[in-house]
Amino acid sequence: MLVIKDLVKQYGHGEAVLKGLNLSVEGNTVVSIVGASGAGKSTMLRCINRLVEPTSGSITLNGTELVNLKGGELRRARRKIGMVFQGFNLLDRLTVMENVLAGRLGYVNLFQAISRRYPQADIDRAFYLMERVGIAHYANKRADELSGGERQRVGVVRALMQDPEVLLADEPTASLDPRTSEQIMMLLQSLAAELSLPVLINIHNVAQAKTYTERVVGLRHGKMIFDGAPVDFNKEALEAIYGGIEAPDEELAPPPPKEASHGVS
Ligand SMILES: Nc1ncnc2c1ncn2[C@@H]1O[C@H](COP(=O)(O)OP(=O)(O)OP(=O)(O)O)[C@@H](O)[C@H]1O
Repeated sequence: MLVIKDLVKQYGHGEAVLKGLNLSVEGNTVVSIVGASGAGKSTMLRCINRLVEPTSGSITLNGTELVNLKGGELRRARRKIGMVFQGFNLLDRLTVMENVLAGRLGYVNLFQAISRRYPQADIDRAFYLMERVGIAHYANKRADELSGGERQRVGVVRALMQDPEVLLADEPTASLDPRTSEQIMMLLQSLAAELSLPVLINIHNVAQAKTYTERVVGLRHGKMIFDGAPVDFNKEALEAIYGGIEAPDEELAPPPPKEASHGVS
């Protein structure tokens, strides 16, 4: 369970960009975080994995306080936090398998990491997950030979290789076309259920947030303005979050086709 309490982040001496956030996410809930540009969505996710230092507040993951962890303790805690990025963050010249196995770097010793000698169990897990998301046949291809959607699947598998207790996705579909975006959202949704993993997804597309996640959190100027079910995310909520800032697409995407449980293309 991820529990955020009174989270404040102030960069330098400016106004705080997170102004006392409180959020609990448990089980295999998939939560979307929406809000206008600059609302603090990325800052919030990055505070969780400590890519950004919180100014004050508490973030616990299954009982471990993440704020103020240092050195080895921080590295160990970070292994439990998978992250999926908008720009995929793959090593282009390495193969898909090498990128995927990079998710195990926090677990293997220095010799194994340098020589890229991973335990057989890691390789087996990599194949299982690549198979699951439909990229196993690309295992030996260079990452830069893949399409955007395929690259994001590599990013997802790499994050899952960490054996995470929570998965964070920072605008995972923003670089993808609409159809591929929907496939990635469906994939995150089904993986959360299969792996009993809470997932937090920063997303600009309100329609996709409402369609593919079961809880929507809306931020405005670093404050939580909405936290509820998609069905309750109405025009008032939309106005409260975006009013006077921007007009996101309000149209709900058509219902998703049911995803096959294996080999998503
Ligand atoms: N490293 C930084 N130093 C100073 N200010 C920052 C830094 N990172 C973000 N900010 C500021 O913090 C505020 C929140 O930014 P953040 O990226 O968290 O918002 P966001 O909701 O994720 O926006 P977007 O949807 O555009 O990614 C913005 O005003 C931004 O300029």
